[in-house]
Amino acid sequence: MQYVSTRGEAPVLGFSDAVLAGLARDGGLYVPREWPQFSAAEIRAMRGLAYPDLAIRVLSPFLGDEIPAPVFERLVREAYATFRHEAVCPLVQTGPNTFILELFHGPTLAFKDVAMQLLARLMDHVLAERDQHATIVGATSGDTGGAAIDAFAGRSRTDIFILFPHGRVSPVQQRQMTTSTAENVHALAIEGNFDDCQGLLKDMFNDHGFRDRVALSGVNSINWARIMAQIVYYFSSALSLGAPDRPVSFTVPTGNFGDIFAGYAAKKMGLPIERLVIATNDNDILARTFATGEYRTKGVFATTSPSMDIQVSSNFERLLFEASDRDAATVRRYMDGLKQSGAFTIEPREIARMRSEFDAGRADMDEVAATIRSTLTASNYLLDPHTAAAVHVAAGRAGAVPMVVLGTAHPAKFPAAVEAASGVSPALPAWLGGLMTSEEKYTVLPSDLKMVEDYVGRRARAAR
Ligand SMILES: Cc1ncc(COP(=O)(O)O)c(C=O)c1O
Ligand SMILES: N[C@@H](CCOP(=O)(O)O)C(=O)O
Repeated sequence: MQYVSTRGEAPVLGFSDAVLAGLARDGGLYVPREWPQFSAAEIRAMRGLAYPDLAIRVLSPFLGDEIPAPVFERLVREAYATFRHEAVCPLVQTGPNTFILELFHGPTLAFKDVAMQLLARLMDHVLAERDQHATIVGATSGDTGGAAIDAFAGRSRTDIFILFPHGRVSPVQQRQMTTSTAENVHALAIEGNFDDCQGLLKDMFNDHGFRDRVALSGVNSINWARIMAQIVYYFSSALSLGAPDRPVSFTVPTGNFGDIFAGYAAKKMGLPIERLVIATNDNDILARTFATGEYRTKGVFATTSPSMDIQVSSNFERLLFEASDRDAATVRRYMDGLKQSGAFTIEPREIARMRSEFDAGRADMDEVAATIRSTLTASNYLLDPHTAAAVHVAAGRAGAVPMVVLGTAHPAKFPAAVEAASGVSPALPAWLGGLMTSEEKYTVLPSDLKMVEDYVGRRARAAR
């Protein structure tokens, strides 16, 4: 399998190089040259597989022959052995034809663990094979950072630097990033919002001198392997509900558009998905884009679902590439517009195509709180605020086709918002007991490319 950049001006890469590259050298995002296909019979034959076996079946076509099958199988099994639920991503029924896909049984209680635990092992394997080291820089609105630190802590071939928006993540999220004692972990509180952190990250990738000097690598969903690993749970949940003989719809709490793009990829691979519903919080750029056809950024608003407080939704670029029949020149034009004026208008044919696959809706903070309350009363189920935004948007959309809402975080990551909404204070699982009392270690930096590059460059062991 080969990987091409959405901007068409970066080298075409094999799987291992695409994993190490993160962002393409032309600023674009890698996607597979073609979508692997599964027939209905092949999907039917996946029924009953344990999650790791399903992951091996669904993901192997993306690897080509670069990672030997027995090695990949071992890495997958090790990755999902870190989860504390036998089903890895269990499906829970909350209404007549509505379900929550619980993606938060990994080490940091968020869906990011599903991909990050595998990505860390894949990267480690590729670096060891090549006898190389890498510097990982990641940007987080709260969950990616903790998941990445957990997955990479103590690994000898990588140093990891996580940029998080100072004062804008939940206390649990912050401590998952700042209490690691591993020497290769560096938590950086940036004076800005998530978009500033992600902007710095992309600028570091586009500074080729710096990028090459520190052997820069990325673990945000700009990295194809993150999206790839997330495809599996669309298959696992749809199979439990009767796929390929029964279609399923999904509603996804959306920020950087990675999780829902994995659903789009699953559909392209043959999974019968009826609708993919984008759920945003008050930062509703994607809902507005689907309504108007214009992608226009405005200031980021701090909400009770902080991980979705995003305006520049990275992976939307992958959808623009698809909707334009993979026309990289069109994607470059859109991205130039975004850089120059913070906006671009999507061609009518392309937005029509997107609307044929996706719906979009928003939930404001009052609606999120009301949904946490009403779901607890009606279904005795305690939602986190991100999942609650999606449950609100999904309401009324389930009909004959089952509606699966992606449960992206455990409520105990956001106890203040959950308690204010429901009166119930969700406790952290016992195995995370020491988190809130451990000593924190992090550095505060301004949102300044040079200062962040200096900081990383002086500490990265891969720096030449
Ligand atoms: C809990 C939670 N829900 C939803 C999202 C949004 O997912 P994505 O950025 O893949 O759209 C995030 C952050 O990415 C998150 O941490
Ligand atoms: N919500 C995310 C933002 C970064 O998303 P990613 O999927 O691109 O890593 C977070 O929690 O950090």
